[in-house]
Amino acid sequence: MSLVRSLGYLRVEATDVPAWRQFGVKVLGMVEGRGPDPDAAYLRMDDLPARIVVLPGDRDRLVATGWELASFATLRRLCGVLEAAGAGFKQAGADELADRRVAEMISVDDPAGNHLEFFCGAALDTRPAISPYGTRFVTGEQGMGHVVLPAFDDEAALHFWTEVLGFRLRDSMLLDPSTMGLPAGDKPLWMRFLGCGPRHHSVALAPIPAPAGLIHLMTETASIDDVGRAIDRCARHKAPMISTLGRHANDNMISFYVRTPSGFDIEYGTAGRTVDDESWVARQTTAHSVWGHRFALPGHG
Ligand SMILES: Cc1ccc(O)c(O)c1CC[C@@H]1C(=O)CC[C@]2(C)C(=O)CC[C@@H]12
Ligand SMILES: [Fe+2]
Repeated sequence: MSLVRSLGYLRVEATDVPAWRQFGVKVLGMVEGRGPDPDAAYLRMDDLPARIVVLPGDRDRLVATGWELASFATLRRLCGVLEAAGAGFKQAGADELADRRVAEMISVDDPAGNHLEFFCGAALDTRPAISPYGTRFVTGEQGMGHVVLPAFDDEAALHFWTEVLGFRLRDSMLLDPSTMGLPAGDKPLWMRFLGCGPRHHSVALAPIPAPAGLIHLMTETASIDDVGRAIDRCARHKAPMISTLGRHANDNMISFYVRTPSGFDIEYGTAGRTVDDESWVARQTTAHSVWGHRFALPGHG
C-alpha cells in the first residue's frame, strides 16, 4: 500500500475570489465553509472544513495539492523515504498547520516542480455540507478526486511518484502531439495515471503546458443527475464548458470539463470505477473515451 491514502485538498491563489466563490457554490454545487482568512473562499464537499481553499493573490494558479496520510507514524515514514531519496522536504510551522486545520504537514516539490503537501490529522467540521442542489460528492476513502499535473520529464516524474511516494501505475496513454498543439518530437508523449487507493487515479502526469500549474481537478458525484444538473447550471451561470459529456475508457467516468476562474479545468463526473491492486492490470492505450468528450477549445484533443 502507498504511504499516501488520497487527494485531500487544493490550495489555489486567485485574483478574483468572489468569482471563485460563485463558481464553486452555484456551478459546482459545493458548500461554502468558514476559515481563518476572511478574504479567502473555503469550498466544502464533505465533512472536511474545506477541500478547495481559494486565497486572494496577484496570480491565478495552483499553490499546492494536499495529500492525506493515515497517521503521524506514516507521515514520519514518508519523511524517512524522502530523506533517503534526497528530496528536500519542509516541516510545516504552527501557522501553516492552523491555516490548514491539520495536525501535521510536510511539503516537497516533485521533479516537475509541482508543490505537494502531505498531511495527517485533519479536523472535521461538525456542520454537515448540504448542497442546495442536492449534490453529493464521492469522497471518503477515494479522497476528493484526482488532479492532472504538468510533467515534461516522464522518467523523473514517474520514478518519484511510484518509487518514492509509492503510487501505482494504473494506466499509460500515448498522446498525439499535434492534437495538443505540441511540436512533433522523437520521444513518445506519455500521460501516466497513478493511484494510491481504490480510486483508479488520484493523479495523472502529462506533458501538457499548464500556465495555472494544473491541467484539471476531477470531482466525482454520486449520480448522473448531479452531473446533468451541473451542466444546466453551467449554462445558467455562463461557465464555459470545454467538452461535451463523455465516458473515459480507463476509469469509466462519465464526465464533462468546465473552465474555472483560474484558467484550469474541473472535470465533473460520476460512476467512476474503483480498482483492486491484486487483480488490476496496467494498460497502454491511445483511446481516451468510449463516447463523447469532444473538446471545444484549441489545445485539447
Ligand atoms: C483520457 C482520460 C482518462 C481519464 C481522465 O480522468 C481524464 O481526464 C482523461 C483525459 C485527459 C486529457 C486531459 O486532461 C487534457 C486533454 C487531453 C490531453 C486530450 O487531448 C486527450 C486526453 C485529455
Ligand atoms: Fe481526469
